[in-house]
Amino acid sequence: MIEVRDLHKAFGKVKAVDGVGFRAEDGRITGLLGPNGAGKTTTLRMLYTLMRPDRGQVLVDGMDAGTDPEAVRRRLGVLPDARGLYKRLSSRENIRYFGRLHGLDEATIAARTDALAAALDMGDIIDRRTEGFSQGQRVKTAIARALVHDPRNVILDEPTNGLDVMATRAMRRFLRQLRDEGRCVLFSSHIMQEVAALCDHIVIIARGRVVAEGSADELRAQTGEDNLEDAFVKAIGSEEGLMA
Ligand SMILES: Nc1ncnc2c1ncn2[C@@H]1O[C@H](COP(=O)(O)OP(=O)(O)OP(=O)(O)O)[C@@H](O)[C@H]1O
Repeated sequence: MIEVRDLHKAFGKVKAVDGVGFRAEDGRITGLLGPNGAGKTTTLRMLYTLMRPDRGQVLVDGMDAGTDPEAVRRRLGVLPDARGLYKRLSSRENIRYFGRLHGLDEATIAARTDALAAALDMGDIIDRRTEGFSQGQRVKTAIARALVHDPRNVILDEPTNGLDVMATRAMRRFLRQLRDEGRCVLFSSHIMQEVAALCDHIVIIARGRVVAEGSADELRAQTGEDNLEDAFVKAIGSEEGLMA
């Protein structure tokens, strides 16, 4: 489980994150939805210990990211916004390299790689050098690499960015599988339809703050709108940057 309490982060005069708090439970897909510049990436970066908050607390399975970042990192699998791969290495070698960084033995790495390659349908790319990979092939490799240590909590920054319809559907299936295994899945998106299709719990963020949260039904009830799109627009206060 991931719990965020009163997170703040400013860049000079820009208050990127201005008091964000929410819980992402196990066995649930939680979506962080907000327009461009809302503070989603900055929030996620503080969650996965890439950036220190000015104020506030991040707890992962009860571990405090501020005082015990190593323990937090072990419990997290992260697909960051920058998905750099080692282009001279094959997909399998990229995954293996991360497995070794996590201190896993070779047999465990091999077994996890096979399982992830099957779940993500990577049979045709697993032993190809990643140089020249399509966006979808890169994302699959980056996700498999992020999950090699079998983390309980999975954070993905805009996981379907740049993917075609088939790849997006496959990604959604995969995230549901992670959820059904009891993991905590947290992802960000600026695309309402994406979040509506996938999430059990939606946290709407705008101008660095949480402006509404709940299931799709709860959000409709809270805003008094029948249509989810209208509910989002009402919660955010504008249509800017919301649509695909
Ligand atoms: N390293 C940085 N230096 C200066 N400003 C930053 C930095 N990172 C983020 N910001 C600013 O903080 C605000 C929030 O940015 P962030 O990337 O978290 O938004 P986002 O919700 O992820 O947006 P998008 O959907 O466009 O990726 C923006 O105004 C952005 O310009």
